[in-house]
Amino acid sequence: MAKREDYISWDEYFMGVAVLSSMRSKDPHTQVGACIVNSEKKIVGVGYNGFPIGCNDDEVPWEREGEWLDTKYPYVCHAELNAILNSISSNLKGCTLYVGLFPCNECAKAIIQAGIKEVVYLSDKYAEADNTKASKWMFDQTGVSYRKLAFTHPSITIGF
Ligand SMILES: Nc1nc(=O)n([C@H]2C[C@H](O)[C@@H](COP(=O)(O)O)O2)cc1CO
Ligand SMILES: [Zn+2]
Repeated sequence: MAKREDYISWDEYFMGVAVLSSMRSKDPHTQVGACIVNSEKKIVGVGYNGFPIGCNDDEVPWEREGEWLDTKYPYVCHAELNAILNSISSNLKGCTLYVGLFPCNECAKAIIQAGIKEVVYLSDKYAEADNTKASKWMFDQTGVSYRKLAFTHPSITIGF
């Protein structure tokens, strides 16, 4: 019997883990997941966007607009940073980060300093934002490559 042919690719698998992680996010507007993979194709960290451990996510604001302190932005920890901080390895040199949304400038700094060498993303919906432009400038300067996910399976269904 021949082997199955419609199995998902490594890229689809790791992005699938990132997307599944995003389903843990409480953010009502944008859910982001991230998955860090080492050169042996082993997952070494996952994360999603949420408030820091100990902050009650029933009390914190999920607003996008208004006084800065009354919005989610000062408090929310991005998926990429959580994946780095949650990592089972302190050495992320040469790793690839899969993420649903192109990293912001703050996460880009953490990605670079951690030694991550490649970013694979799904959406670049904030491409025109200055913080995304700053990320790309830093990635270009430091040799971190980035590419949009190429896939042959447009959806993966998980059933229980
Ligand atoms: N790369 C990213 N990773 C993330 O985890 N986020 C998070 C921060 C917020 O919780 C949410 C963006 O909220 P909004 O501005 O689309 O309502 O996604 C945002 C970006 C975009 O730079
Ligand atoms: Zn970020």
